[in-house]
Amino acid sequence: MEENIVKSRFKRVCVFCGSKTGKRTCYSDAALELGQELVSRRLDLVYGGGSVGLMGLVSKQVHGGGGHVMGIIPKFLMDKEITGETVGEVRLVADMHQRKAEMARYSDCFIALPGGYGTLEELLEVVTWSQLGIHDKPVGLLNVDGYYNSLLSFINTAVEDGFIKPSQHNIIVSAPNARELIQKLEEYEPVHDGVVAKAKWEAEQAEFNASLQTDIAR
Ligand SMILES: C/C(=C\CNc1ncnc2c1ncn2[C@@H]1O[C@H](COP(=O)(O)O)[C@@H](O)[C@H]1O)CO
Repeated sequence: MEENIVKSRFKRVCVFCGSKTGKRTCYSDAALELGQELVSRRLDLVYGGGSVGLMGLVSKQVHGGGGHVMGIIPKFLMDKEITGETVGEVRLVADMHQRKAEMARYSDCFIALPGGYGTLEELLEVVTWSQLGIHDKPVGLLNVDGYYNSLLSFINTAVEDGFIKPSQHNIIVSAPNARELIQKLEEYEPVHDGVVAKAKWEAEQAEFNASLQTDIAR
């Protein structure tokens, strides 16, 4: 029998989400629904490793549905007491900075579920990198039951008051459910007015690293 697989421009989706489940069941439901949507679209998951909170729900859902799961976790968070038992492939990294860089490198797009400081920090970093033209991968916000309304309204104010360019207002794509959000991410067209082009950034990085090596050798 032929399966009904939706074709996608993505292969791996990076999900940022709470290390807690939150107080309302709608958050857990949304995490499971997102996991299921990834499975039905044959999309692999990249995330912060660990099985606590929404991270655990989405990773187990994808893993249980036969999708590939890659958890990227800093060595200091490997303590099972803190992160729980991780499913799928685990990549150990040195620190939080390397973790975010690897999560971004491996993925074709990003989705943030509800979460706290950690989720917000991860989301805003990939948004900033998009604004600078370091990557042009779509960034989605799963606005479960209006959880992120205040963030979206802050962004509107920042645009109105001249802190965010109107052309970069729509870097964050948002939707109330996983299916709608992934559909919007599939249709996303990147803004190309970054102040630092990706190639230029990478060339500068390579030059900087080479000069560091020379300094160390002296
Ligand atoms: C401190 C506690 C649990 C920490 N366990 C974590 N394990 C793996 N990854 C984590 C953990 N905590 C944060 N992260 C990363 O940040 C995001 C979630 O942070 P938030 O503050 O909960 O929103 C997540 O995407 C991870 O990459 C016990 O509470």
